[in-house]
Amino acid sequence: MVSPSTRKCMLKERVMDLVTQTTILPLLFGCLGIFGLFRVLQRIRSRTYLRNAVVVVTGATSGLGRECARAFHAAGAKLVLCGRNVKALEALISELAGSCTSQGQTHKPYMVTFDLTDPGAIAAAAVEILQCFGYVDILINNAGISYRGAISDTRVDVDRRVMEINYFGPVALTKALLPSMVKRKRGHIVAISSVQGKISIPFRSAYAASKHATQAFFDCLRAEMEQDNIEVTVISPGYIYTNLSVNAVTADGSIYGALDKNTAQGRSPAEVAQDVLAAVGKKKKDVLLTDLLPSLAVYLRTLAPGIFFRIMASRAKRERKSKNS
Ligand SMILES: NC(=O)C1=CN([C@@H]2O[C@H](COP(=O)(O)OP(=O)(O)OC[C@H]3O[C@@H](n4cnc5c(N)ncnc54)[C@H](OP(=O)(O)O)[C@@H]3O)[C@@H](O)[C@H]2O)C=CC1
Ligand SMILES: CCCCCCCCCCCCCCCC(=O)OCC(=O)COP(=O)(O)O
Repeated sequence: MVSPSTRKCMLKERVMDLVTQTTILPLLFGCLGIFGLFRVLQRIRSRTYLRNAVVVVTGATSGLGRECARAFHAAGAKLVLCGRNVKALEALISELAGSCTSQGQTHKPYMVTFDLTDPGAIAAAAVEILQCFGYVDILINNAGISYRGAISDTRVDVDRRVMEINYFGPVALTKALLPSMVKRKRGHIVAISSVQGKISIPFRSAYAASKHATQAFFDCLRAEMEQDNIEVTVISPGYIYTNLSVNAVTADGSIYGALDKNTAQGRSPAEVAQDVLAAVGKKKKDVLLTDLLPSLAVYLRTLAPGIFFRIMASRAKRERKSKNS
């Protein structure tokens, strides 16, 4: 004989089993299925968007730009590679021209050389870039330099040089290529900024200022260009293991020439380039590519600026002390 309380328990268990089998599990699998399908569709859309797209990469001679060139080439993009170093561009082009990919046809890249500090050269380069394939789908403003120095020691022409390469140059190139994008009602502008476009750290004034200006300009551009179907993506990476610190300019205009520990411990440029490829493929608007601490610092700067400023002031004091000792 089964007691009434046991029967009640058994009934409850059967009802629970039924609910799990008929409601929760199918719901769970359904959600997972929809999520999986969404991911697959997103991947297909992203691949289609990048395959055969005409992509211009500035600063393609080294570091992140070179890896972006490799990543977009492998994705089937038609590349126009820019920089000043002709030999490095030629070497990259012959490497890419000789490489094949499992993902389908690849295209031999073109190269256009110019200096971002020369407005005349930028205008001529834009014409040359447009002649390569007749149009541009995606412009990746990647080229840039960094800076190390104290504000009080830094010559104003150094501030201007950093702004010219990191801000005015990309702005001029973007403006020169935009009309053809607007005409086609199709285009995508990417700005490689930095965490330092969102927070300023001591002894990086010119660099952080140029990256804050970049963030602001391209945020405005995004809003203004939406009606013309032009996408704008601002990407803000943390430290990447490249020659950025080696090529950085100092307070008196000389080259810093050293690989910093933070840079050497940074992410590999190939890995970051994959994130850039994914962000562009998904038409992301603003992407922060960094570890937890810098991300928290970005939020701290907005939510508790007083605390952030204190941390930066003590960081400046510490750095000055270690430099003087
Ligand atoms: N490395 C890092 O830790 C981080 C880098 N970034 C950003 O990533 C981008 C790429 O830098 P990264 O790869 O690290 O550094 P690299 O020094 O390796 O590359 C910089 C590129 O910019 C080009 N460049 C420099 N000056 C000029 C100029 N006057 N005219 C035209 N092109 C120029 C260089 O080409 P060439 O010399 O041939 O002209 C080079 O290809 C920069 O915008 C940088 O701010 C952002 C966050 C972190
Ligand atoms: C709630 C707790 C928050 C704690 C916040 C602590 C603040 C920590 C400060 C972190 C600063 C991170 C700076 C990251 C800088 C960076 O990644 O820059 C990328 C670059 O562009 C590198 O250029 P550089 O020339 O400076 O090498």
